[in-house]
Amino acid sequence: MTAGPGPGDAMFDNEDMAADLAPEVDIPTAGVVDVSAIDPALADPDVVAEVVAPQREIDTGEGEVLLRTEELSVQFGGLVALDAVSFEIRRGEILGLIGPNGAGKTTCFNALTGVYTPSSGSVTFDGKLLAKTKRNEITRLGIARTFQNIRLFGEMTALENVVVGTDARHRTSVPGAIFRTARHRREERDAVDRGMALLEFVGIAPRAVEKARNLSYGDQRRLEIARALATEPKLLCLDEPAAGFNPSEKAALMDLIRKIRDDGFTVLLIEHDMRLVMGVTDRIVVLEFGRKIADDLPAAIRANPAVIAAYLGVPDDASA
Ligand SMILES: Nc1ncnc2c1ncn2[C@@H]1O[C@H](COP(=O)(O)OP(=O)(O)OP(=O)(O)O)[C@@H](O)[C@H]1O
Repeated sequence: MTAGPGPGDAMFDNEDMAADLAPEVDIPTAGVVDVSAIDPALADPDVVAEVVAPQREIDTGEGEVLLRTEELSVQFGGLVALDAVSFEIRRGEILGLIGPNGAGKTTCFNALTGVYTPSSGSVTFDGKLLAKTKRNEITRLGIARTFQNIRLFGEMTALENVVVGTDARHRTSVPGAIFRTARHRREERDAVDRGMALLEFVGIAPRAVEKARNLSYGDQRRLEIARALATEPKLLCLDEPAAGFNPSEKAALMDLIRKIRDDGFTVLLIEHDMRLVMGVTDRIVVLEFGRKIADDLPAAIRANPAVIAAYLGVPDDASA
């Protein structure tokens, strides 16, 4: 849906966010994370990139199909918001998902991330069929996302927001956390180090101990990306990350998205800004009225008459 977010529109929807994360995780409040022992090696960008790079095993090989939708449909009452859409995301690519307002992009994201249950069709991710998989389970399986409207824990610091994301990958048991076993303490320390590395990676490390709600709009967007990366996603879904950005912020965001891909992540990007989409994606899928109308390289998409017609509102036959 069109949200048109801009500076000051940040939404701090803790309950909803918590639903996306491991429910048993005890979410720390501002000031709980000790930042006194931050590794000075994180000043080195190569070290940062290495710490941030996903460590988890992925069954899908580089360049192979990581996610596949087959005839995926989502219906709201009589409205078919997504109509038998099939596409693939290959491991290591940046795939753009574009289309005019109301085309079904966010609905598609929501179907991939378990927010909506598809009315028909299937999603296969890293070799597994995601049938009625719950949101937090999908996060654990390796799909992370950001939202059109920023969702952060506003009262927590930037670092804590990221550490919460890292917690989703923790392996210690609840008793382990209560009795602060050596393993738990080590995981906690690793989470803080990794959290700092992520903040450095997205360019907001100096804001680490500020409450999320006090960060600038652009920094909140970067923090959302850092938190999504903290779960070590196999697939990172960005929903209009440049909304409300000025041209120089957009250029910096393009650099960040490329850096994320170069660090070993796969990215699915919904974005309205054509310059950004054309400049950063490897391939683009275009939706119109819930249907896929094109799936091609950026240069071919730019010249595709059906895509041009969809954006300009010209009937297909008139543009031929
Ligand atoms: N929860 C919902 N209930 C009913 N209709 C919905 C719901 N979510 C989306 N829709 C409808 O589904 C269609 C697709 O909406 P969607 O938000 O997926 O489009 P979009 O391509 O993301 O648009 P935008 O670029 O404006 O964000 C629209 O007609 C929208 O009104």
